[in-house]
Amino acid sequence: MEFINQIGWFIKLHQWRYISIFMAIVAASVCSLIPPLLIASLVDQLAKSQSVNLVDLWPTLAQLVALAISTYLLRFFWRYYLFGSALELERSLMVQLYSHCCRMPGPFFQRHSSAKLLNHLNSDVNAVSQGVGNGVIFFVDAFVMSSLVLVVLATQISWLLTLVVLLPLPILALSIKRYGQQMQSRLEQSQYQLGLFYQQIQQTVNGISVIKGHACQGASQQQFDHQLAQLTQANIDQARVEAKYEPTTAMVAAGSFFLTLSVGSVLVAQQQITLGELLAFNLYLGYLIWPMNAFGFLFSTLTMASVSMKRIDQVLNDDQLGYASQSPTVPTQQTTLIKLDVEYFSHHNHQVANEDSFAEPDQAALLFKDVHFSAQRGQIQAIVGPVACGKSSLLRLLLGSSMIESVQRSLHPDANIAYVPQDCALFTGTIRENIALGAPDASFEQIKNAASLACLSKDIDTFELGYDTQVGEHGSQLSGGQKQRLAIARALLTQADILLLDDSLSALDNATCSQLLFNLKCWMAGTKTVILASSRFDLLNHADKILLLRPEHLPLYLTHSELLTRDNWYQQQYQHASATEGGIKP
Ligand SMILES: Nc1ncnc2c1ncn2[C@@H]1O[C@H](COP(=O)(O)OP(=O)(O)OP(=O)(O)O)[C@@H](O)[C@H]1O
Repeated sequence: MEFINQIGWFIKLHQWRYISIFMAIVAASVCSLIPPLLIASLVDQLAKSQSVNLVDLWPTLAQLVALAISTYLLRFFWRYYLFGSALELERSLMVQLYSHCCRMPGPFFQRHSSAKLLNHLNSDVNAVSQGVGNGVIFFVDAFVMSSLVLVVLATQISWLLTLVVLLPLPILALSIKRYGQQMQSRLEQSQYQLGLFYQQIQQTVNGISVIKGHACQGASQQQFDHQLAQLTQANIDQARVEAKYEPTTAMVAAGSFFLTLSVGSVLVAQQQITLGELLAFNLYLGYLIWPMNAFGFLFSTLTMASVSMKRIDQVLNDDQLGYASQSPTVPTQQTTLIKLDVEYFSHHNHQVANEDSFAEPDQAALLFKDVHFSAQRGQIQAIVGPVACGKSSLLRLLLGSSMIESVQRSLHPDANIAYVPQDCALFTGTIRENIALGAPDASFEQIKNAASLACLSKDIDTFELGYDTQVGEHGSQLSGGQKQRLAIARALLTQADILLLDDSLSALDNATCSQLLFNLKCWMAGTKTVILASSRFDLLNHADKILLLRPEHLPLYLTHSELLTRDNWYQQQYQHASATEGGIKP
């Protein structure tokens, strides 16, 4: 019942389809119930007449053939539309989950790892689809078919024998109640363990080079074995409940058979029913075996679907700050593309805010405060500071992936943002596909132009398959600098007004870096802005304005030359970088 509430929106959306499916199943069941009655009357007719006249048999045979054809057509119709709807629900849930994930900020992915999300997209979505596919069949067979059979038995053959059939049914009801809760908790446990198991595999695959480098394959194997043992145990616990429940339904069916055969023989002997009627009764009892088993399947399919739908809903409802409906733009002055005012920011406050309410600033965990940042068209701006001072966090605030009360962000209504994360975020596929990710309609010429602006085209020309070279998982076939430039090319192709680069030039040599900065200025054409988080101080003379973040210091937001005169620490870092790197010429 809980499952029906959970997917009520889908059934409502396709209510006419479900009503037609339901009627077709009922009609098919009725068609399949008539033959035993025809056979019973034929047997009694033959028994009375003592001779077989084939002409008398034809009408009954013709009716049987017509019923068989109708049953076939009706079954085809409802199966086609029922499983079609289940696949549609599957697709709809996948789209909802995927687009929800795409809108969510970083902390969401700390609560839901990618492996667990894949588990939701795969086995949970599949269990829900089974619920609206096979679940409907089991429901109709369990309730509709058994009710129809009982009505025919009671009205056409013997109400007394029909009551006898029903005697063992309370055992079925009691066992459903007893095993129901056990089944639910076992299913939840096994899905939870499956999520952890996927997570374990994903972490191992992603970190395989580190595992080999530290020669800790043994420990990794042990962890895997442990996780697998937990998963197997959870599945065995679930199978144990199923194994206890399913024979109960078979025993109830066998009990009904035994009782009706015993009582039926007495009724024939007392001439209360004919031999043909007892034969028909037995044929109908055969029809009841499957519906009784269907109770068992219905129960486990719906429990599984309900547990999975609950897990999917937990992900879809994890949006307490309203990112899913957030409007990304707030109008501001024409030339200012983006503006950010941060009263205070700490990840701790952010996480608390996600749970229930906005918390007061926690001084110990404070990352930065009093930041007033704004970028105009045609500017390159930089965010610098020592490691872990919060450069990436600030870029993510500019991106809008974190929303806190102490942070005000406004974006030009027509502006859009391209973001190059520190890890480049490359996808398995070719170089061409990775560059075109943000602009799938881009022509090959445009893709080549973006690669050229990102100083990547010469590297690509050296590859045997050129733009069709596979980058491998997370770009494993490319060097660090190639990955960074590929990610930049992808961002440039989107022609976004604001380009956010998170330490995206760290793996480049000075000559390439210099060329790339020159190309970026051409690409900006006085109308776009580039905001660069960097720990390379030798790049900073290219920036129009620099935000300097330092722990326990108020942020400074000045030009390069102003910072050189006003801040000793900045001056030292710049001189050191220029001396060791040789500096990048403006
Ligand atoms: N999602 C998060 N949740 C909690 N803490 C975080 C999160 N992201 C970053 N931090 C913490 O915030 C601090 C600043 O991290 P951030 O990545 O913003 O610094 P950064 O200046 O970009 O560092 P780096 O120069 O090493 O790239 C770090 O101490 C980090 O551990």
